[in-house]
Amino acid sequence: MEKLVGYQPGGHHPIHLGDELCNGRFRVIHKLGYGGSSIVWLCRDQSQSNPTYVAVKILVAHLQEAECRELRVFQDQNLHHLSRYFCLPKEQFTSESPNGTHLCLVLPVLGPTVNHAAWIFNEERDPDGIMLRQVSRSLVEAVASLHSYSIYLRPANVVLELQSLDGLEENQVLEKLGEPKTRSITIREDSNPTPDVPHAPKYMVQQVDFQETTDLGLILPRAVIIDFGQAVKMAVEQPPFGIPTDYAAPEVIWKRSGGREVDTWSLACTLYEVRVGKHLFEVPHLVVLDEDDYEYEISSVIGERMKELGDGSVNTAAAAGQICKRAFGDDVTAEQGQWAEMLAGLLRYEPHQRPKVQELLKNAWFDTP
Ligand SMILES: Nc1ncnc2c1ncn2[C@@H]1O[C@H](COP(=O)(O)OP(=O)(O)OP(=O)(O)O)[C@@H](O)[C@H]1O
Repeated sequence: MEKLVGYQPGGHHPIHLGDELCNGRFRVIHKLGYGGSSIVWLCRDQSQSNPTYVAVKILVAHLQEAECRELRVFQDQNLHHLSRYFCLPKEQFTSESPNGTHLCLVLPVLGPTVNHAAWIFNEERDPDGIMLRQVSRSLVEAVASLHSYSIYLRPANVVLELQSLDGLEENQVLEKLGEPKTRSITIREDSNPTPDVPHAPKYMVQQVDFQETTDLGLILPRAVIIDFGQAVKMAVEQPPFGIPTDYAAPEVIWKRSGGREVDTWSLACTLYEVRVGKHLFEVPHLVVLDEDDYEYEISSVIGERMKELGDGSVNTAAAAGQICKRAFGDDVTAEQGQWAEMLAGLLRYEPHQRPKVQELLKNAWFDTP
């Protein structure tokens, strides 16, 4: 659950199940997730006579429209024809709470984060790995299409598509997703602000746990990128380097710089996560990052930078072997080796040695039956 401390002036909007937003149009029925700057709620759109559901992302009050990157990048670009790959706001409105005025984005309802793909499309459901390959391909296509519009993305936050819930009665939706579980919060009598002006809700709601869904068929093998926190238009904006360390390319950590090749590195990390359900790199990171820890972690997979070959590359066969070991242990199939080699080809110290994302779609692994 989100941290309670986030409920204070400028912070999260206190919300309870059954609350109505946007002049009664949206009624909250479950929670879908939360991030550092928002909470995402599953809502019924009461303006439609047929049961219709949307995700409403309610931003913290201190974030104003001008700072909302997903709105800026995509309004400028008019890229709505790419919505199959990206979670784009359909509408927006504002909502008042004791914590301020909150920008709310109305989004399509999506499924679990991509690190769940490996157990959802497990060997029993997907013996030939076709669905995992479909998820991976859609992720590569998404990044490639953004690059063709000169937008950097840093793919770190990706979810799986969900079959539409529209048409289902609310009880059927909750049967499939699980009833919301809540945890009550006690506001002390002597609290400041007083309990009469609560900055926190009376209870917090646990987000949908897709591991408990009764209908795995709801979750589709297609990746949708939801995190535009790092999306920037090339040549117009300086790239922000708030990318999570586990997905950050060496030039981001060591030089605080980087171009589109930074996405290629992040993409390799996310493709690993799709298949294995875990981060490829797990760099210890408490308050401040120790660059030695970063170097140790990446070199334990892709080899030391000092051991680069004459042309500046590293030994990708050895790197592929290490990726396989992390992912599957010692017993590895030819197909797994091919997949690891593809990833190793993306994880190069030198940005110019990473292939273009568009080229990656030609990799034979995507065609493996
Ligand atoms: N359209 C959606 N449908 C279903 N779940 C969603 C949707 N959008 C976001 N989520 C869920 O909510 C979580 C938080 O969303 P998101 O990452 O967009 O929030 P954020 O506040 O912008 O994150 P941060 O600022 O920490 O990067 C996601 O990890 C995902 O689980």
